Amino acid sequence: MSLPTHVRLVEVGPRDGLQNEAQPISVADKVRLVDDLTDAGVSYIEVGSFVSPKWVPQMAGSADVFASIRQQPGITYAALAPNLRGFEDALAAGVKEVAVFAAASEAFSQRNINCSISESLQRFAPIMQAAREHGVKVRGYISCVLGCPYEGQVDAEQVAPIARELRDMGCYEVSLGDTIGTGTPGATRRLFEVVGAQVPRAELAGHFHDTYGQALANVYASLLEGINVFDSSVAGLGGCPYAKGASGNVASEDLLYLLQGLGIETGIDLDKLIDAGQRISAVLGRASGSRVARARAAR
Ligand SMILES: CC(C)(COP(=O)([O-])OP(=O)([O-])OC[C@H]1O[C@@H](n2cnc3c(N)ncnc32)[C@H](O)[C@@H]1OP(=O)([O-])[O-])[C@@H](O)C(=O)NCCC(=O)NCCSC(=O)C[C@@](C)(O)CC(=O)[O-]
Repeated sequence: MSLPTHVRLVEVGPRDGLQNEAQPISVADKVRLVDDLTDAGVSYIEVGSFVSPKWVPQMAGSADVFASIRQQPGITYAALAPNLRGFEDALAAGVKEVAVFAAASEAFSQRNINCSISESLQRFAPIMQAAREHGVKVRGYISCVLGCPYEGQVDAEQVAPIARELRDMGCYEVSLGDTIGTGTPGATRRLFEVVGAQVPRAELAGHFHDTYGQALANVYASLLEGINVFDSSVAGLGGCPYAKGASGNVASEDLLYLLQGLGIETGIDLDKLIDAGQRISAVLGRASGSRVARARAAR
C-alpha cells in the first residue's frame, strides 16, 4: 500500500500527557500549552477530561482551561467524557467534541473506569444520544489493544468487536491505544488487518505509547496499513494513571519529523511545536521526552 499524502495528528499532550503528573500544574500553564499548540498549527487538541477528580486529580480544572484557551476556527478542542455526567459537564464548558474510552481487557476496564467492558459500552449509549441532540462529535478510544498491564497479551480478535460496537454507536473514529507500549510493528499490522475487516481503516487511528521504544516503528507499520490519523503527545508527555510504568505517547515532534521525512503533510510547524514542548518541559522541570527536541537543543 502506498503512503498517504496527509496525516492528521491528534495532540493529546494536555490530556493524556498531563493527567499522570504528580505535581500540580496551574490552569495558566495548561492554557499556555494549548495556545502554543494552536499557534504551532495543530488541528486537533485534546484539552482535558471531565472525569472524577478523585480518580484523576490533575484533570480537575478542565472547565477552567476550556474557559481560557484561545479557540481558533477550524481547530478541534476535545475532552474525554466517561459517562453522561462527564458529557454534561463538557457541554456546559462549551466543548464541541468528546471522546469516550473503553478497553480491550476486562481488568483494565475495571481499574480505569470501574466497570466491565460491556457496562462501559452501555454507559456510552446515553452520551451518544445526548451528543447527537447537541451536535457534538464523539471519538472512541480502546485501551490495551496490544497488551494489558494486568492480563498480558491481548489478541486483535478481542479488539475488533469493541471497535465495531463503538462505530455502530456513532463514534466517527476509533483510536486504538497501545497503552503500555508493548506492541511491535508485526503485531500492529495484524491489529489493523483484523480490526480493519470490521471498521473502515479511514475511521481508525493509532495511539502508541513509547514504553518499549516501538512507537515510531508502530506508526510506520500503521501507515503501511492505510492508517492516517495518529495520537501523539508534545514532548512525549504522559503515561496512564492505571498502567504503572507506562511512558508517554510517541512525542509529537518526533512523529512530525518522521512524517516530514516521508513527505507527508500535517500543517504543523516543527519549530513552534518544539518551542511548545520546551516550554511545558520547563514548567515540569525536566528535559523534553522528544529526541528531536533534545537534538535541536544540543545543536
Ligand atoms: C468513570 C468514573 C467516574 C466511575 O467512577 P465510580 O466511582 O464508579 O463512579 P460513580 O458513578 O459511582 O460516582 C462516584 C463519584 O464520582 C462522581 N463522578 C462520577 N462521574 C463523574 C464525572 N464524570 N466527573 C466528575 N465526577 C464524577 C460522582 O458524582 C460520585 O461523587 P461522590 O458522590 O463520591 O462525591 C471514574 O472511574 C473515572 O472518572 N475514571 C476516569 C479514569 C481516567 O480518566 N483514566 C485516564 C483516561 S483513559 C486513558 O488515559 C487511556 C487513553 C484514552 O489515553 C488510551 C490509551 O493510551 O490506552
